[in-house]
Amino acid sequence: MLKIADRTFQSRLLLGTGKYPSFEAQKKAVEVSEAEILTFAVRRMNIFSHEQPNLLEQLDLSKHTLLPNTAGAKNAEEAVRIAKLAKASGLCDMVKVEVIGDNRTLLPDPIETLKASEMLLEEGFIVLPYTSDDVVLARRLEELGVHAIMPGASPIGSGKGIINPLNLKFIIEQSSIPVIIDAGIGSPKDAAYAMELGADGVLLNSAVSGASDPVKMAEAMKLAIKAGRLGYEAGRIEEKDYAVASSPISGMVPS
Ligand SMILES: CC(=O)[C@@H](O)[C@H](O)COP(=O)(O)O
Repeated sequence: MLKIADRTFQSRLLLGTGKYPSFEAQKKAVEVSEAEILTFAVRRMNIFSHEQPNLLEQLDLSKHTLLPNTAGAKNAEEAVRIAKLAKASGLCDMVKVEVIGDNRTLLPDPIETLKASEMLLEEGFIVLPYTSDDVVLARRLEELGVHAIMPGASPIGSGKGIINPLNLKFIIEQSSIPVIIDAGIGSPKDAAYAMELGADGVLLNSAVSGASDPVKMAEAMKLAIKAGRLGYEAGRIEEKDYAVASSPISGMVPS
């Protein structure tokens, strides 16, 4: 079970809603994924204009918690404005803080992310910041009072998977709030790896929406996250440099 603030979720997969080939594919992928938390970019969503098509209308919202994100914000003030807009629409009081500091890599701006998180906490939001895999920043955000921390595996949409497992491990070890690995997941093995490292959840979008078969990939990600979590809970064997026979040697009948 994933617990964020006072809310609990059965699914540890958080799914993005952008760039699906069609509303139909998106709807089916969301269903098959069993993801309860769905994130969407407030600035790219038509939440106030009822005449325009809105992909949220395609979904059964009673089954989901919406996690608006502040994608497009370049500083803390913009992020807060976007979050307030989402709250005013009555969608949710939970927000994914996303303040991009570099257009080419889409890496988050650590200083503005920290500032935005502080401002949003003061406004009473449930705050989930998307951050780099910086261990100290993760600690500073937790000290501030954020409700979960979402370090990136690699740049958004890159599909490169986990490029710094050691930093993610350090963040997971030091955190007493949920750690959700966000962005850069390319394939089910990356999602399983994140969970095996001890993450509480994985947020992904492009790997599913950009797959040749998004519905099949949504299912694969669901299973990978479950498998990774089970593996983590089961406790893997220690890695060794040399072979250790897997059949017992003592008590063998001499040949
Ligand atoms: C949808 C969303 O929030 C993205 O900004 C997120 O970080 C996912 O990244 P990927 O598309 O790389 O999975």
